[in-house]
Order: sequence, then C-alpha cells, then structure tokens
Amino acid sequence: MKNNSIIDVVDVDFYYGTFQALTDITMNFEKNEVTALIGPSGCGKSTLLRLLNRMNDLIDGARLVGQVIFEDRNIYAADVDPVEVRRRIGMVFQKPNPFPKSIFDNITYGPKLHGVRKKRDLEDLVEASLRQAVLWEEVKDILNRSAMTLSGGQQQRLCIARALAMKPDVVLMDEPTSALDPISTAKIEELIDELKENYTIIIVTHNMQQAARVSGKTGFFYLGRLIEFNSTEKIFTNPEEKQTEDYITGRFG
Ligand SMILES: Nc1ncnc2c1ncn2[C@@H]1O[C@H](COP(=O)(O)OP(=O)(O)OP(=O)(O)O)[C@@H](O)[C@H]1O
Repeated sequence: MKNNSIIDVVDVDFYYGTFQALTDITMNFEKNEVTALIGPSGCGKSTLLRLLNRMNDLIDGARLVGQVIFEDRNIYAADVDPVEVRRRIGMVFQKPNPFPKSIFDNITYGPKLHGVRKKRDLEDLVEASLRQAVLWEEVKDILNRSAMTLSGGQQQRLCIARALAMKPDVVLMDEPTSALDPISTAKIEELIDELKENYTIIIVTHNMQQAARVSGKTGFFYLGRLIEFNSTEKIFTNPEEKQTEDYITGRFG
C-alpha cells in the first residue's frame, strides 16, 4: 500500500445476482491524482467506479466480496454510513443531471440537507463551488434561473460544482463528457486538470485521447478483470500486456 493512497481496492469480486461483473480487483488510487478507467463496453468500469462510493448498494441482488479501504477503513464495514461515504466520495454522471431547480438551489440542496443553514454561508458556498467549476462568470447574474435553461456543457459544470459543494475528497466521473460537444469537453478536461490540485479524480472514459490527456494513471479492464494498471504514459506508449496494446491501438473494443 503506497503512502499517497486515498482508496485501496483489495481482492474485490462483484456480482449482480449470479453474474460476476468483476473478478479479483486489487488497485489503489492516489491522492491528488487523476486515474482513468478504460476498456471495452461491459468490462466493468462503471461497476468499479460505483462501488467506490457504495452507489451499487442501491441495486437489488448486488454483492461485493473483498474490501474498499478509504482512509484506513473498509467502506463496506457494518458501522460505516453510506451517506457519509457518498459525501466524501462524490459522483458526476454521464448525462448532466441537474435538479429542476434554480442554479443556486442545485448547489445548496446537499449542503442544506447536511445542516448548512445560514444564508451567508450558503451564498459563499455557491460562489466558491461555481468558481471551482469555472462556471461562476457565466452564471453569477442568473443564479435564480432554472438550471435546465443552461447548455449541456454548463449543466455538467454545474453538476461538478454541486458535487464540490459537498466538500468531497474524491470525485468519481462516469464518462462526464460523452454527451458534450468538443468545446465543452475541452472545458471539462481543463477543469479536471485544475481540480486535481485539491481533489482526487477517478474517471471512466471511452475516449483514449481523453484518458491520455487528463490522467496520470490508467487502468485497463477486460471482461471484469484489471488487465493492466500503470502510469498513463506507459499504458499509451509501451504497455506491458498485449490486450492493452490491442485495445489502445483500436484492434478491438
Ligand atoms: N444493474 C445491473 N444488473 C445486472 N447486470 C448489470 C447491471 N449493471 C451492469 N451489469 C452488467 O455488468 C457488466 C459490467 O457493466 P458496466 O456497466 O460496469 O460496464 P462498463 O465497462 O462500464 O460498460 P460501458 O462502457 O458500456 O458503460 C455488464 O455485463 C453489464 O451488463
């Protein structure tokens, strides 16, 4: 276990009912690093991402064997509160999914549920989160407007701001740009690069160039197994496994 590790996945198998979606996964995620999870459709990337903050708990029949250690505790231990896990390890989804509420209320919804009440504190949180998500300048004069009126790229940055408002340590991103145009995609990629100063980012992506651009480490998955986990540079220039090479050069997947 490396010192700089924030999450350690140890000997994890994962099942949907009788179907085994992940087999024997051991890997770690380093603090203030961007880690990309790549691999062909159905290889288990999203399953792995979702089990890092117990999102799969909500699925009937889902079962995990093994441990996910976050700051020295197994997040699947009986006394761990999954709501607190999800506050510390936030998530941004493939399609921007703002609440049908104002921009302001989108950001304050979670913090209010967690007890932030003072108007001034909420206003400060809204500004800080939107600034971090590089959206503040575009929306500072329309905070009361419905989030649904924003463009797709702005909505996704709002969803990132909403995740950041919970003051997480880790942000999980599941194909966060797949529904966006190239300009919005570039903005989110720049944002990811800035966010790693303060957060640990784990991103699932189908876009090889994106993985190469934004991440420091990359894990390649195939049929529910972690085939290779290495520095992004090594994965994309000189992978150790033939399957990795075949995938990144477009020979399958
Ligand atoms: N809720 C579920 N119930 C049953 N099987 C599921 C469920 N979610 C995913 N699976 C199966 O688990 C396997 C891994 O799915 P997962 O979504 O993790 O793959 P992925 O690599 O993220 O794929 P994609 O790139 O297409 O999103 C697939 O075979 C999928 O059909």
